[in-house]
Amino acid sequence: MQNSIALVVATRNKGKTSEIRELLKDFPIEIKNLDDFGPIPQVEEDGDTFDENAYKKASFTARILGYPALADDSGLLVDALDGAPGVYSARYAGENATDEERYAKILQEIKGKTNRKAAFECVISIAVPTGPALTYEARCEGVIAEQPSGSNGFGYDPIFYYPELKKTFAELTQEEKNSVSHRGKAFREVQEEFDKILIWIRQNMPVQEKFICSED
Ligand SMILES: O=c1nc[nH]c2c1ncn2[C@H]1C[C@H](O)[C@@H](COP(=O)(O)OP(=O)(O)OP(=O)(O)O)O1
Ligand SMILES: [Mg+2]
Repeated sequence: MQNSIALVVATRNKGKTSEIRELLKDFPIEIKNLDDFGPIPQVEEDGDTFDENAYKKASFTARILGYPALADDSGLLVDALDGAPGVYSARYAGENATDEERYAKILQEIKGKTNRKAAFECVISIAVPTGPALTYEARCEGVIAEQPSGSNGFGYDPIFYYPELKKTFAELTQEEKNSVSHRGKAFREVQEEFDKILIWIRQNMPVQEKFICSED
């Protein structure tokens, strides 16, 4: 391959990885997963916002591996729960809970409430090892279903009902979900800027990488 740089997708979530790989399929440099490397310490996602956590994951990974890295921090915000679980979405029923336990907790907590509006939010951070980063974000509105339905996707998808398509996210194919989801929307902007992002990465990579890249 002519380019020796690659972009590492810095997530340990298999569902996200699959969606992101599809959304990045036309990105003009090699895409690597964390699995392509040896064991890497886990970053603590202790920021107060999706922005902070996305940047922490992307910049930490970039620094440790010496490659540009892309991270996604996302979560579910339920109106009747004052925006919870929000940035705590991944830990909402305890560190080792399953997806089922997490969404069961939400269904339990909003039982009887008339306002079932909710939204998914997603922040994407693309960072280089020296620290600078680009940020993209998006939101997708829906309602919390009365009961879980569907087996596609991951996380809270079985309880996130998307009125426009009259289905939960777990009843959509990955392609359908990507066409409307918070992650899909954020990546639409990334896609529009593929060329710009590539130039930015090249300009911001440490000197020896830049040197290796310019083979002409
Ligand atoms: O499209 C989605 N469909 C369903 N659930 C979703 C979605 N997007 C985020 N979510 C939930 C999953 C997790 O409970 C939390 C994200 O937490 P977040 O820290 O960003 O991801 P994670 O810990 O699963 O993987 P990682 O940090 O390695 O990327 O929100
Ligand atoms: Mg996480």
